[in-house]
Amino acid sequence: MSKRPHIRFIINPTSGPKSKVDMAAQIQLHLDHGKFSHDVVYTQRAGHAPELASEAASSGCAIVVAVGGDGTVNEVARGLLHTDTALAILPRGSGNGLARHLLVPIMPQGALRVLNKGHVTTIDSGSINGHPFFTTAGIGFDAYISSVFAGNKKRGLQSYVELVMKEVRNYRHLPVKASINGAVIDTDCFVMAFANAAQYGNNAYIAPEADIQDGLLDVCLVRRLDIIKALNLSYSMLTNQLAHADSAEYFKTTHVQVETEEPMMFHADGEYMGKTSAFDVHIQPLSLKVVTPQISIA
Ligand SMILES: Nc1ncnc2c1ncn2[C@@H]1O[C@H](COP(=O)(O)OP(=O)(O)OP(=O)(O)O)[C@@H](O)[C@H]1O
Repeated sequence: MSKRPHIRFIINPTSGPKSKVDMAAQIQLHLDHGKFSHDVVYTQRAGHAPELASEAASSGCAIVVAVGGDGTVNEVARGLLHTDTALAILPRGSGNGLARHLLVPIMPQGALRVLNKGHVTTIDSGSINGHPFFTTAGIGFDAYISSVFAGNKKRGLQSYVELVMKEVRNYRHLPVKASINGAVIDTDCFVMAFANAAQYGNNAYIAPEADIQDGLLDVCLVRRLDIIKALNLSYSMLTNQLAHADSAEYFKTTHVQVETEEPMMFHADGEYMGKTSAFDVHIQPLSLKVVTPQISIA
């Protein structure tokens, strides 16, 4: 490896819209080659990116760039947790939740400008039943949507919104017992979201007050949903405000345990993880180095 800090780009060729942007060409054009050496690798399958990222970290690579959506970001970040190698993002997904929270530009040229400056900070991550997440995890409706969306041939924001509108009328809350901050809450649960970052992606804010460096998870509990609450919640999410207390409750904590009467679906960073009836959700404070613009990212 040369004396210049090395950057590995991990490109998921299946991510995002089928646009004509050639990411390898963008990297060649806009990366500061005087400052960094680099290599570009492509994922061959789901689950390949953590191996490529952790191999880069072991060989002393300074920065690994996830070129993809939040699924790819999750996989690359998993391979870099608790190492000195920083994650950077070249967003290619439809939601780009972590990139948006970190104020990384969505267009390749802007994201590469941030990378060239190389400003590194450290953020928290979360884990749900041992699966790391960096943006949000959740049980209930959002996990159900991630399970249906995973099998959807159509991607993108419009298909996602159509899916949510169609399914929200059919999905029913389920009883859960949650332990948060020493209190046990027996409640119905339409959705319980665990937020490290403030948004799901696409500027849909599930936890407007989430601070990615405070060592805390922001929990958003929606007990039941009717049309009025759904409208209030959607409006709040799109305007980055807390929902009315009748629609959603918010908690800040380091650890949540949830038991459910029947198995419930869960997701990590929008990827469907399966169904189970016991959940253990933790924050891992300041566990991942990331490249960000040199501005406050709280
Ligand atoms: N070469 C590959 N072939 C098939 N799947 C892959 C490959 N590389 C990565 N994956 C899987 O693709 C999944 C989805 O990737 P990602 O989230 O980046 O794109 P996306 O689904 O298009 O974006 P968004 O979630 O924002 O819509 C990842 O979780 C990863 O497991």
